Amino acid sequence: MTRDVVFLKAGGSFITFKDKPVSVNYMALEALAEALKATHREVSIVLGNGGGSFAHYAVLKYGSNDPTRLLVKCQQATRLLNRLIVDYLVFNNIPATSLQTSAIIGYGKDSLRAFTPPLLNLVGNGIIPVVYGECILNEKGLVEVFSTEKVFEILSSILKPSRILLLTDVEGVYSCNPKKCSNPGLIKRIDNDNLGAVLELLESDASRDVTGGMYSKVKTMSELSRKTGAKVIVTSGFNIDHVVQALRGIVPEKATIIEIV
Ligand SMILES: Nc1ncnc2c1ncn2[C@@H]1O[C@H](COP(=O)(O)OP(=O)(O)OP(=O)(O)O)[C@@H](O)[C@H]1O
Ligand SMILES: C=C(C)CCOP(=O)(O)O
Repeated sequence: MTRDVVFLKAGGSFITFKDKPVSVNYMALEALAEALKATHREVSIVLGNGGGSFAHYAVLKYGSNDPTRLLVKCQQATRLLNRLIVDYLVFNNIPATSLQTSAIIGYGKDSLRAFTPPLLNLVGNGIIPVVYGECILNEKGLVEVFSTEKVFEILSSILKPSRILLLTDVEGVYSCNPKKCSNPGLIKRIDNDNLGAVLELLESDASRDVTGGMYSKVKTMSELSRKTGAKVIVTSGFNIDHVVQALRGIVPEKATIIEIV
């Protein structure tokens, strides 16, 4: 592959209204389509969408003691949101298509496996595959909830992204929840020197969702950065110029860079 591979997550806080079940933010989809239009011929993009007010609500509602019901309801929710996003992008002439995460990632004997030829063929031909955070059944018949970041982690050993871009509804990782605390400071860089201290700050956020919110995002992405050498950029999806810059490998003015060596 000659072009840079970029993993791009359209987070649920960006593309949905997380406090309103089953609600899509079409202004966010418009911004996402603009950014993709400007860049999809320059870089190879694997898009992932978060579960937002679709899957997170389904897991909370059905995640009790009936794994079959949880699985089908969760996958119904993830499929619906993914389809709405992909249809919107295709309608706006973006060459994107859906890849059901639970059909390309699953448990074999004792280990997670990925079936990646469909993904590689799409990426190799300039088409944007759109995967998503998903409920996955393990060999014991239990449901595991995989965030989009976890899906990226699994795919990164095959596709080796140059950078990973996470779009949320805020401009990066702050010293405290910017929607709740009085004096949030944008943390511009997370590296070996401050990773532990940042995780400590984020751990106490009581509003973490079923895949762990900002704390788990930073934890998973720092491990992935250490493992792959990829630079991770967290920024707001609503700032189209910043998203375009980040897709091109330019660090936007307002963002958090996670780089662990
Ligand atoms: N210290 C913090 N810095 C930045 N955002 C924070 C912080 N603490 C809490 N948040 C909240 O985290 C949210 C983003 O995390 P969230 O897990 O919702 O991301 P997402 O990937 O967009 O969502 P989803 O998991 O649904 O895909 C923001 O809306 C913000 O309010
Ligand atoms: C809730 C489910 C099924 C996965 C959500 O993935 P995420 O929104 O990327 O954390």
